[in-house]
Amino acid sequence: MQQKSPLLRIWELGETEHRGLIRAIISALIGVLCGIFPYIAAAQVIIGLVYGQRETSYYLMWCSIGLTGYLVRTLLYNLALSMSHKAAFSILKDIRSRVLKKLPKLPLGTVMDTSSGKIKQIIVDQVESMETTLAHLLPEMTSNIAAPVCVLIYLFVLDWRMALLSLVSIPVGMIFMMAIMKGYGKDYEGAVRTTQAMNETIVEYIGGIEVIKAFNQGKNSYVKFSDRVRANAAYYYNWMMRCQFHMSLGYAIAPTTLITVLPVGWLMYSKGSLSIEVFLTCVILSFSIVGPLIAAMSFVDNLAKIGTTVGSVEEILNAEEQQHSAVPVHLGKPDIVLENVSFGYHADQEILHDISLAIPAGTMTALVGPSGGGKSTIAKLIAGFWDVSGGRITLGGVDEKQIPLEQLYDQVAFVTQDNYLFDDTVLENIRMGRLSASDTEVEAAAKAAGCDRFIRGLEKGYDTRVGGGGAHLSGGERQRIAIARAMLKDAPVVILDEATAYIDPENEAIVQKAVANLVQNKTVIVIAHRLSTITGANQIVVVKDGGIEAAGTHEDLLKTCLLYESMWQAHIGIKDGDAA
Ligand SMILES: Nc1ncnc2c1ncn2[C@@H]1O[C@H](COP(=O)(O)OP(=O)(O)OP(=O)(O)O)[C@@H](O)[C@H]1O
Repeated sequence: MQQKSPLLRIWELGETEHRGLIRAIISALIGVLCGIFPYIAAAQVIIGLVYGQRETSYYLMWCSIGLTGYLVRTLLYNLALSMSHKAAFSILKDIRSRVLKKLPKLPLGTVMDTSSGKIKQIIVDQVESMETTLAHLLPEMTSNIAAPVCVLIYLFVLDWRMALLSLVSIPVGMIFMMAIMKGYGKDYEGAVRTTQAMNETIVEYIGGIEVIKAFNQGKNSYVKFSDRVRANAAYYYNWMMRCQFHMSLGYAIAPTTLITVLPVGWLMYSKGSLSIEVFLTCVILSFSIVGPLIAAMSFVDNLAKIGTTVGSVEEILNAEEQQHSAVPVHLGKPDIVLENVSFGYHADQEILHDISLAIPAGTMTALVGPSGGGKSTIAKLIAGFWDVSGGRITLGGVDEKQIPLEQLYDQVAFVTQDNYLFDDTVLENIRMGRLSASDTEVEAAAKAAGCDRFIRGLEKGYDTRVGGGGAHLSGGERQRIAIARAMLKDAPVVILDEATAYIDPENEAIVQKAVANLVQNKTVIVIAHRLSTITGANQIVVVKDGGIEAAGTHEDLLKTCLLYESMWQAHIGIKDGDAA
């Protein structure tokens, strides 16, 4: 299929503001046409002087026409710019919100595989660069091309030889300018890549500042960042140097219409084949061709950039979403069944192989097994973060793919060891569990999660800001806030992935009580390495190498599963070791 032109693609992206943009283009077009009048007026004044015209009214009339043309052109030009800017900013807002709305609909893997530096560059920088294209390129470039075309038609009407003469220098200049365009798309892609690489390093540098300090890697990490900054600067410098030669020649040659129009026109006039009126009018009008054309040329690089910019945005907007029905469904009691489920994060590497498992509603199932076996992957598939590659998962008797993602997310509360907290107050971070919850409900959830006391001890209590990622709180405090958030959500299915990892012994009893409150009457899936916490589970599933090794109660597995038995012995050993 033939790729649509970038200009058409950006036009389609801005569908909400087509009217505004069309009005801006029309206004700019009329403005540029009015801009021709001062040139015609100047020609008429000079002709009047040549012919010894003595009527003041003649000069007044042409001066007024020229001035009015100039004023109307300025007015319309500014009007067009204000309309196109308004439309452009509205389109940028629209594109950004479409990209942000799209991200949660993508499989988590697609988002995680794209660095946050790259996503930021697309949403912030690349989308911002569309502003120039939308606000300036569309109205200004179209009108700056239309105006010289109109002048040329007029020149052809006056004298076709003079019209051709006024064109000679333009194609020569254009050839040099067009040479810049050769490979421009690739060059710009390279520029975007080096900028993204630089962004990625700075985001990584800031995100990993703790590790950098802890392992004294400040110098090394800084070197990586400064290398990329240098590479970025060098790339742009070399690119601009390559363009400079052609650009200078193009700008120098294109406006030299007089080199041909003046001597050859004079020759024709002296030989009597050209009248003085036409000669003078052509000389003056030839000035009005190059200005707009050069202005239009200044947008040529924008035109080349759009392909890459629109491509990056479309890559996100067109990325394959999780395939879920859009129509809410009726769900039965929250039984979860995995039927011959297989899954891989990447097409070429299967992680889970043909897993079948039933998790009855209202029971607790623990997933245990060696690291990397696939426990978290099973939990995330149940929560709907990814779609299975083969087989199916049902919740409440319905295939999860038939459940709209928003409805599915409502059914599951997922508490992991690194629950993200937003740079907002404690109150709002807990309220994320249910946005409609009142302050009293938030506080009740915090009490049930055993974190009310420590929150009240914070400088501003519930109104304390937690910092980016919850940086102002301890790991245990973040964990308890995450439990409170899950409590407020009150979803029928609760998944705890190493949920008690950060809790210190002192608070363990409080948190265990909180977890017990959270999971009451729910379908619970727990991933825990500390086997003593899950001995009472209705079902323990031993996951190894992407398959299920065994399933049963603690007592059953001790008798029937060697792997579980050895894990249990190792766990008891550690506990005894701890005690000693
Ligand atoms: N986002 C991802 N992209 C690619 N591979 C992944 C991703 N997440 C996990 N894996 C791989 O999938 C396999 C199973 O990982 P998973 O986290 O499910 O294991 P786990 O049993 O929960 O391990 P642990 O107990 O150490 O948390 C591992 O080989 C892991 O490297």
